[in-house]
Amino acid sequence: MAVSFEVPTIDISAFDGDDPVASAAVVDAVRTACENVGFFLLADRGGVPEDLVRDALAASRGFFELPLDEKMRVASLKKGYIPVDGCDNAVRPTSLHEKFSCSRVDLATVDRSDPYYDPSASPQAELYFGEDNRWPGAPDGFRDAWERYYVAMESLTRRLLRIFARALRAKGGDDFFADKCRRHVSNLVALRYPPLDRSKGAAIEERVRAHTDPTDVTILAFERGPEGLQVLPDGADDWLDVPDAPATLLVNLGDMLRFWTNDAWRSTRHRVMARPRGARAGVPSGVPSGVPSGVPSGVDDDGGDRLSLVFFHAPDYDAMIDCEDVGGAVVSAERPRRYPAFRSGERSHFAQLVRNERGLPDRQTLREDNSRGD
Ligand SMILES: O=C(O)CCC(=O)C(=O)O
Ligand SMILES: [Fe+2]
Repeated sequence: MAVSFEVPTIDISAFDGDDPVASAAVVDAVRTACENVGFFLLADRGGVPEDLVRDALAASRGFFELPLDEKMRVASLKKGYIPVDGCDNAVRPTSLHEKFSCSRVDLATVDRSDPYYDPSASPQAELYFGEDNRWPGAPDGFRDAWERYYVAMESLTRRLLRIFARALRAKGGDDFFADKCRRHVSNLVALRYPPLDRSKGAAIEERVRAHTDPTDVTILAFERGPEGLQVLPDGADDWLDVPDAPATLLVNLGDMLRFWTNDAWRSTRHRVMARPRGARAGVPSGVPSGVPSGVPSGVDDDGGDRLSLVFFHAPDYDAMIDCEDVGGAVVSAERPRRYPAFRSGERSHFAQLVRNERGLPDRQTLREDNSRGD
């Protein structure tokens, strides 16, 4: 079968329906996307109501429009606000975006005497649960919109993980992955990229450098569209634009699923490219050496104000990620194990905060050759 490097749009609504043929077709389409591109769009937002997405994006926009000193009241490296130039990040140049994030929204209801959730019980618990979410007082309804969206992302992810398990005929059945995510440590992150400043003379900016995500699965929503988001599937000749399709959410696999599936599935490199309005005339002849080329002219990359809402899903931090547990679809005599088993928390986002403190490099930094960012 010829490999297609398009980012497909998949309607997953039939997965849980009565029609086994339609359900199997969903599973096949997802499997193909995960094997080839590691990215797919969800028709009809995967069933997430439009108003939830709209409200969460509007709340994020409203927050970013507040004066800086008001935003700084909820500043935090882990949960809360990070201003432009507020931190180091090897993937997203911090001079090009501001960020607000939260983690689990149900921590008021969990059993804090469970060592998993008890910050005094282990460095890992401290890392994930030592801080509460910080909610801004404005705009009105911010917290409600974010919490509803977070919960919708949790249930969409559970559904995707069930589709993934079936697509891989995982040994534990449909709940194989979901079982290791019952106490997940996922982050919801709003990223606002201010308009590019042409006076600084940049021809093309990488708003997000080429990287793979540390997650099992990531789900993105955009205020306007993917605006310069590109993917480079293994084996493809050039970067592909993520298509601008209305009423969708974008799903991509991260490194965790790649390791879990013993490389049967992709954690595909992606980046966000933009050039300041009006700079296109100078490209390609005006491209300074060393600046990545290959931004297709069709992409809406005008360097305008861009906002994305990204759900970085990560399994329980103590879950063992072992490809051999998945079964014969990923490890077999013909396909020997490539990775040792590891605990999820060793490779998740927050682990980088600890790495920073110890002066260790950011795992997400990719070298210019085609090596992976492990
Ligand atoms: O903002 C976006 O559209 C993509 C961001 C991204 O890929 C990331 O933060 O991992
Ligand atoms: Fe990413």
